[in-house]
Amino acid sequence: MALQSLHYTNGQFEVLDQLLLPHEIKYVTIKNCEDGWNVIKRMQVRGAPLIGIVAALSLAVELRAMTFESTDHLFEHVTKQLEYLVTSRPTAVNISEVNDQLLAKLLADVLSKKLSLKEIQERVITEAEAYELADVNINMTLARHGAEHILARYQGQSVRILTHCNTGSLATAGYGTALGVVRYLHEQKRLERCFCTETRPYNQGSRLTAFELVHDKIPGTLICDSMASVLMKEQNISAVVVGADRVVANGDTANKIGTYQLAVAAKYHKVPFYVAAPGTSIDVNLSSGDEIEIEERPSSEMTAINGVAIAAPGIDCWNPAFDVTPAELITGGIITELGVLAPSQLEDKFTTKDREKKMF
Ligand SMILES: CSC[C@@H](O)[C@@H](O)C(=O)COP(=O)(O)O
Repeated sequence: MALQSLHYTNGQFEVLDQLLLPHEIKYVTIKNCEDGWNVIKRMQVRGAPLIGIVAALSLAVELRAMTFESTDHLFEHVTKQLEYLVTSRPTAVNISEVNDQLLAKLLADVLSKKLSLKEIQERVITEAEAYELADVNINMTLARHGAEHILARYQGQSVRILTHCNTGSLATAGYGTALGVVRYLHEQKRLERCFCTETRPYNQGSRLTAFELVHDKIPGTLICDSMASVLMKEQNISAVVVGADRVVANGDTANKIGTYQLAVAAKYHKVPFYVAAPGTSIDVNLSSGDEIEIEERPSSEMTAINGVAIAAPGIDCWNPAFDVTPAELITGGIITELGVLAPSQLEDKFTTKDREKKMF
């Protein structure tokens, strides 16, 4: 059975607690936006698409249990809760996307005065709920585009992919983005092996990606982050495929810390470097990567593992959770549901308006 990052049925919502993986599979119930904010902030759920979806579904489940006095009251509440959810994690654009799209639709409904308060409330809920299914469909489409693009380079051969962090079923509503490409290659029997980095300091690679690869019986090999260059030199890597937290208009891409050094090494070793990003992770409102806010995480993520100290007490730490890979290093292309794009094509393909049309 496929790994499920969340369960949402008839207004009941629970998420898989990823902090307990790979040791324990336990779901946490989400009843409102505060619960949603907490699981995102604590990284019980993580991954750019998933945190956007969890934000949307937290709002949906909360609204199902509420009654409002007026459309103004509903609008005020939704605005306040979405703003609050956006504050949970800053780098991934996905929660802001949910915020912008839901508010624009709600405002249009309120202004049109064609629907009753109850109908408007129901529409916000169903639109928030739609993110889950939309995400899986988008991932399957982008995975196919990415895999076909890579296979076209290696006519008839099986390929060996290096990936970073976790971008699979656990980072999305299902199938995955970069790991979706790997999954699709495996389904086509064209994947020889997927190498995954540990992804220090939070170990999304060793805890989550390795878990997914083993669970889904995809041939996988774990490496330490520091082994990536020699892997490219000696292990015949066909392509590096990573996910994204935010791809901006010029193609610069924020993703998990360590992505940038993989791109530098890939360029040196002439290995094509791909970013897999659904439209919900593309932010054409920012023009360059310098404008992306990078989340800094607590030093305890570096100095201890599961509460056990691994660093010299008293050492200062710097723990940026993400880095920005310049567009010029994304030599393979940006894999999206609209095809594999060059950075210069992003603005045309992903205006905010187009994104809304694609999602609903
Ligand atoms: C499809 S997930 C893409 C990215 O969100 C992923 O690579 C990543 O950087 C996740 O970071 P995380 O800190 O685990 O939320």
